[in-house]
Amino acid sequence: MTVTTTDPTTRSAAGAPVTSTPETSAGIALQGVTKSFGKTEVLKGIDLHLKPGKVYGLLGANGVGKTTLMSVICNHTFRSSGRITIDGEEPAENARILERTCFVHEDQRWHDDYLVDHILRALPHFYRDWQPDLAERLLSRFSIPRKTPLKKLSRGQRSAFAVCISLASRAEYTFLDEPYLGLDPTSRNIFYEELMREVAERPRTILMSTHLIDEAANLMEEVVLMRRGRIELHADVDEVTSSMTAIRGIDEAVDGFTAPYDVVSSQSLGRIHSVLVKGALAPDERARAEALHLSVEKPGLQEIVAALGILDHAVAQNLPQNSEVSEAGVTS
Ligand SMILES: Nc1ncnc2c1ncn2[C@@H]1O[C@H](COP(=O)(O)OP(=O)(O)OP(=O)(O)O)[C@@H](O)[C@H]1O
Repeated sequence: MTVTTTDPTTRSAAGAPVTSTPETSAGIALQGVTKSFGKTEVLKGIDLHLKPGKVYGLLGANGVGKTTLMSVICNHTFRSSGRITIDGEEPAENARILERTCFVHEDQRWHDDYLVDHILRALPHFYRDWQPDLAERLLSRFSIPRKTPLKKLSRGQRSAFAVCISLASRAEYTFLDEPYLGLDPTSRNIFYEELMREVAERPRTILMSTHLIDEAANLMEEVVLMRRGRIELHADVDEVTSSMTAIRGIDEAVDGFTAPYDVVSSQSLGRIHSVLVKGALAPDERARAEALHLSVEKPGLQEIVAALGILDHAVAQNLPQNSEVSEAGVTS
């Protein structure tokens, strides 16, 4: 884990907080970033801008490059080509920038014999605005024992500890790579609640990958959807969920009604058919659907991402791809 600071202000040479200028608060910008492992190109030319103070969900099927993307931004992995700037500066080997980032991932490495207490004592040296009271409160909420060696913590307790560090660090740029994978539902709710409280009180840029999309959707302001090493879609969450309509009902009625529409995906459970179509329905069309006893809903983010992810698997298996979907979504 790298080091971080505290808040959206910077500090003068004398150490006094100064308000960020537009030049220093430009966020994170990627242009044409690629990353190859051997002959395999995992990131295939990423252009992305993450604005200061926003919470982003980084979504996509397994293996599309989410962890790799976070790693190259944080300079944990060297990129192969392209340009990355954080607040206008190249982050590689730039302590001033890297000090303001925190990258928490599931397989966080610690010395196994360290106790939780040992790490807690070290963290204020790494995180300039480390919040000891917040750390204490989080440890207590997650019931993490302080005198236990890390190797003896359960997977969930380890995840919870990583979450505590990410929140108490107050890093201006925080990257969360599914650190909550091992958390039980109650602990995940605590994490979501604490994250919401933190960003409401002190906005910070958070890029968070997750496969528990609907659970975390309320936290996200914008969604970045990756597909096969590229950014497939980058938009407001509302914009994404408003870009499609879910129509459900008995199979023949749904098929007949949706025939003229751009169908993105369709699924059946017995005779119940659920179809995602592009765009919103006009009021008269909605009335016509209701007259046919069809339900017309705004789909959840997970439903939309799953529809796109299913196609990734279809490609992997050399099955015919629905060309509609590759055009779906709203790119920014
Ligand atoms: N160090 C490495 N050496 C070789 N290949 C790697 C390395 N790290 C990642 N990869 C490959 O890069 C691809 C993307 O991996 P990455 O972990 O970024 O995906 P992901 O989107 O985070 O997946 P998941 O949702 O399963 O966590 C995978 O095919 C993976 O095998």
